[in-house]
Amino acid sequence: MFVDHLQLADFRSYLQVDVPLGAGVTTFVGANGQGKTNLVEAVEYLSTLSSHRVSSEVPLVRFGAERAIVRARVQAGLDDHRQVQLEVEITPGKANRARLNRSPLRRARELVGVLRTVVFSPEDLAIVKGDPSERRRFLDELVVARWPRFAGVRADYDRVLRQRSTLLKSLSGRSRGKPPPSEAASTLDVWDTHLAAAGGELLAARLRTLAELAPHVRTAYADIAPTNSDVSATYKSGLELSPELTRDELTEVMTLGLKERRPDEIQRGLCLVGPHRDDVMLMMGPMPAKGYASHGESWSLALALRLGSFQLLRADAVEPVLVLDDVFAELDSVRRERLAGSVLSAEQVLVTAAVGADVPAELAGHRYRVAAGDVTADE
Ligand SMILES: Nc1ncnc2c1ncn2[C@@H]1O[C@H](COP(=O)(O)OP(=O)(O)OP(=O)(O)O)[C@@H](O)[C@H]1O
Repeated sequence: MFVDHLQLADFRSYLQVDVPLGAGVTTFVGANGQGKTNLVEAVEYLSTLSSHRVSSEVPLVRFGAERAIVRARVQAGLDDHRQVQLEVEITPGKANRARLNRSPLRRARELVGVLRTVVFSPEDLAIVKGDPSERRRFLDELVVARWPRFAGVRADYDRVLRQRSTLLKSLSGRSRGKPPPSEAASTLDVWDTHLAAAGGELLAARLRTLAELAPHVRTAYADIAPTNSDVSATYKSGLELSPELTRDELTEVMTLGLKERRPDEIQRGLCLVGPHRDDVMLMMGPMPAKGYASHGESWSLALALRLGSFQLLRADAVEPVLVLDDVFAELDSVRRERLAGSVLSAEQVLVTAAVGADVPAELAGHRYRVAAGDVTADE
């Protein structure tokens, strides 16, 4: 699929902009702070109703304006001429309003997944260098990109986790090593059942996705990086898990884990068992990437995680739009050339760069110059 037209009103730094796009590579070139990332962020927002840069909607709306509108026309494929029109109206503090083919949707979230994107951005370095929560989020976002209903499973899990954690916290103050009163114990039993059910489902999706993603990441890394290219990604949990376990078996493992750790949990007032405690171990050869990999290696590994995700979605028969935000400046010339070669087969690639010469010639495609709120074709 590819976006063939993007229109923004009061989005980020743009008062109004209209950008015709096409299949293949489009590069946005301009000095720092001119609005290149804002353009690709708009595409990402239409696809996921979220941005990799902010968790609140406020900064997405042009400073001083009340609401932003992002609109795009999307073509189903190179040989498939079906089109869809997507539109979202962002008003901070209010629910988003969305339209599909000009008809209002009951809930904006029905728009999620109509346009598929995989976005690499400098913030992705945190997947390699940051806390486990960054890697969990990366994996969960990929799970949702594959199976959108998991957005609901994840939300259920988080809700039960919050309620169970509140109960544990209140019990920890009173416990002094004693078991909880029977009423609290049976409430905990109920939360355990719900947590283990949603947790088992989430674990099954994460384990399957990571097992299927890992070979794509290995290949993507080897394609970009000519040396030290033996990378791996495995799931790390306090529970004994394996990708062969079914969802019900994982729920069972989690139920047992919760039972075993309950006294500990009550004493510490914390929920110590479940997918919210897990991590993804990223290794380069025998060493963990976090703490050992160089800046360039970490950058390449973060990129390989996104390119691997792109290939995994393609293997699921989805052709996402690939966004490479500010990627080339950080790579050496060999890695730039190799990256260019590995993304050429994508149906649409949107690239941003502060310096046009950083983008290898084979990614020439269409070029736009971005300066002070204007996006003009580079002849
Ligand atoms: N809500 C907003 N209202 C007005 N301007 C905004 C808003 N949010 C961001 N900006 C402006 O947009 C500009 C940043 O745009 P963007 O992140 O797209 O830059 P860029 O061209 O990708 O730059 P770089 O090369 O530095 O990454 C900044 O000047 C910022 O002040």
